[in-house]
Amino acid sequence: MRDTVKAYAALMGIGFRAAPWHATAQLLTGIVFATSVPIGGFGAKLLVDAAIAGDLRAGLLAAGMMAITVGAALASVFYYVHCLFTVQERAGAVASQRLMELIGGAEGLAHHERADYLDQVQRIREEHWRLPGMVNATAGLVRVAATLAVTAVLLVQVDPFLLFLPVLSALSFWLGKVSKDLKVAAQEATSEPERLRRHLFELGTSVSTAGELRVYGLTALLGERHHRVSNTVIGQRNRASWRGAGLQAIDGAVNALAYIGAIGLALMHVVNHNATAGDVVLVVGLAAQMTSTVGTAVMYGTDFLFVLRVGQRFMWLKQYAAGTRRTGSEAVPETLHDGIELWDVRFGYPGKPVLDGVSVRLPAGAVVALVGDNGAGKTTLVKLLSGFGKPESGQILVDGADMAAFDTAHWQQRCAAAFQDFAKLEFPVRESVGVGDLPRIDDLVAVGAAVERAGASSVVQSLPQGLETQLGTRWDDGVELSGGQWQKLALARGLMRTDPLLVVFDEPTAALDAHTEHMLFERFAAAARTARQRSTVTLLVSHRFSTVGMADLIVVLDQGRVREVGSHQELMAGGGMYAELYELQSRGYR
Ligand SMILES: Nc1ncnc2c1ncn2[C@@H]1O[C@H](COP(=O)(O)OP(=O)(O)OP(=O)(O)O)[C@@H](O)[C@H]1O
Repeated sequence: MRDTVKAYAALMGIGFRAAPWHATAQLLTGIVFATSVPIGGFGAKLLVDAAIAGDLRAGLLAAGMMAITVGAALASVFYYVHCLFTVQERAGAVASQRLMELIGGAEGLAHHERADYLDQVQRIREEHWRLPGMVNATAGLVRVAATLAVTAVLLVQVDPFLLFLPVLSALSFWLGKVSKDLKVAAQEATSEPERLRRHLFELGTSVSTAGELRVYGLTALLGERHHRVSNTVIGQRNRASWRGAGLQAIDGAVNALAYIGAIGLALMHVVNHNATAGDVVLVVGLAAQMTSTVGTAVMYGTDFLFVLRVGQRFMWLKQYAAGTRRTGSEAVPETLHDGIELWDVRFGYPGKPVLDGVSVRLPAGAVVALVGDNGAGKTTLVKLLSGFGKPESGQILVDGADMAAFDTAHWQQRCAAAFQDFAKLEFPVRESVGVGDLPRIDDLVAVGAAVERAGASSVVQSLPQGLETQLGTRWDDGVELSGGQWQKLALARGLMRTDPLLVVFDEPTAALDAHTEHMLFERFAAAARTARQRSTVTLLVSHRFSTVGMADLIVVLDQGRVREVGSHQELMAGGGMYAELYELQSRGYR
């Protein structure tokens, strides 16, 4: 319950912080609109009574009252809608920003990797556009409450028994809600085939799949599967709609009876001289309006609960992100003297142990290559060293200090990295590279030097506006790069920081040819050995042994364990796994 209240408060907070005046005005104008309609009905009663009594003055007063309520209703609806859109837009922008901060700011990558977390995060991403809707849902329910309150007061004047009309609206509300729940349940039950349907459509129409579709002749197969999945989705949703329509029909019949009952009761009072003809007009108006009030209640009530559920997921993410924050007290060393030592490190994913007691020393100033078969655990090890996760047991010691005691953000500020699945940042080239060291994002000399170190100068020179060229064809004057060119820029980004303690290259050159990779790494290794970067540990993951051989130290991982450690010469002399793999690969090149 406390969590629900917190989620509600957080969602209202987003709306009120984003647009405080508009959110308040939406609630207030909603009340004016909601009460003006039944009050207008009361005006009609006074008008009829005045007409029958032949009282012109009372009639004009009643007409004036009706005119004011109509005017108030029209004006309030206009402002209500205006405020609604303003709150939605502004709160939407705030909610999206908050979500980006939470998803991108959570330390580690578990929420992108663990199936249970990933599912939550995926749902929040899909439903995040509902987050700004709480002010609107609340305003809708406040409107309903205001209408019901005024209606009840007016009905009691005629006959307290007429209160069965608002009471009956609870039954209507329930039936309407069950009917809507059926639809929502059908939508949720078909969410996976619906995702598949969209995926198939995407496959059948996107540029990235166009080549393979033609080569393998897949268009008809995809179309047929899309058709079959569509039938499943539509069939299931249709059945729910029909069941919902049945409930709505029952509701309609009950309401018709209640409507006739209420008018009959009012008529009876008129016949017995306990009520006026105006009261009959009032009851007719209020009873008719009850249906639309219930419709509004169902709509906003369901909306309210749905948005609340999204809000609860948002709160989960907030708590999760806060829980991942590692604010250690140990200071990250300025430079390395000994290096980085892994001591009996174990780590895995749910149900999948990966690193199985890894112990190895990465000496300060050394260029270390990490090799091993696919799935050996190289990337996992790189992630732990980069602070994306914590070992389940064992330690990573940086000059003897446990990395777990560092503030992760401080450690990551002293790391530089380039990964195989690099980001294609569609900014001007200067920024796309410069973000590798945010304080120097506008430092053209630093960006140019990083581009040069990454061997990407020719890429930049070939672009129409050099470093100022916009990347990505969806932007005005934007330019598309080849896979290898993108990768060179990602490498340049990884080389922006000049004083890292750890540089990791996790197959960042897979899109480049072996010769280019070799040349690049020769330069990196030379740079790593210069006086300025002497203490930096440079860790390189590559499957190309021609590159690996130049490292000072080679670590061979095999099924999550360190199998061999040594220089190229030592490992070749040892005749173990490395020597075997090296021989195999160099034979392939002969
Ligand atoms: N998010 C994840 N969830 C579950 N298992 C994972 C996840 N990421 C990796 N694994 C598993 O962990 C093992 C090690 O993966 P890792 O990516 O570290 O290997 P690798 O040595 O870098 O492989 P490659 O050479 O193919 O890049 C693999 O069996 C992989 O299936």
